[in-house]
Amino acid sequence: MSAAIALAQYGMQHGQGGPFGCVIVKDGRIVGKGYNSVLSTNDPTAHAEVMAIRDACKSLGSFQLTGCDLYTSCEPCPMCLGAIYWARPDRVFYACTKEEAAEAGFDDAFIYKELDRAPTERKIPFIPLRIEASDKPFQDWKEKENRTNY
Ligand SMILES: Nc1nc2[nH]cnc2c(=O)[nH]1
Repeated sequence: MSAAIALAQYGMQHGQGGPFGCVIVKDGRIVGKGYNSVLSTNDPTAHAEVMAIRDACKSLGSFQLTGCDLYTSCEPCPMCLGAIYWARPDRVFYACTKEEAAEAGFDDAFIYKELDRAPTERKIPFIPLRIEASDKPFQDWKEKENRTNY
């Protein structure tokens, strides 16, 4: 966890983004690192956890992090929570809570609330727009031979 916090400090002090850091550990070894890089990359998805997941997956040559533990300086936001579930590490350790993040100006409670709303009731409207070919990608995926499920 001290490595995750050091990365949070480093990123913030070097103008990379908000004060968040993350490391991913497998068999006692750090296999991925990240700090929030939203400002330096103009990428709103460049959160510490996403950066660390990408780094770990690249170094392990895998799209899954089974057998890994993720250490983050702060409880993950909803986007990172989703990324973590798709990556499937064994455990997540976090230092600060999302309430402490909110106090520092990183309030994601509104996103958690949006998840409970019907798509069309959200602040950003999510509008169903079906066309004839809507289900073609899923049909083709289901029929695809030798597909890799994840
Ligand atoms: N945990 C976490 N929360 C955030 N909120 C805004 N950016 C971040 C980030 O990189 N990590």
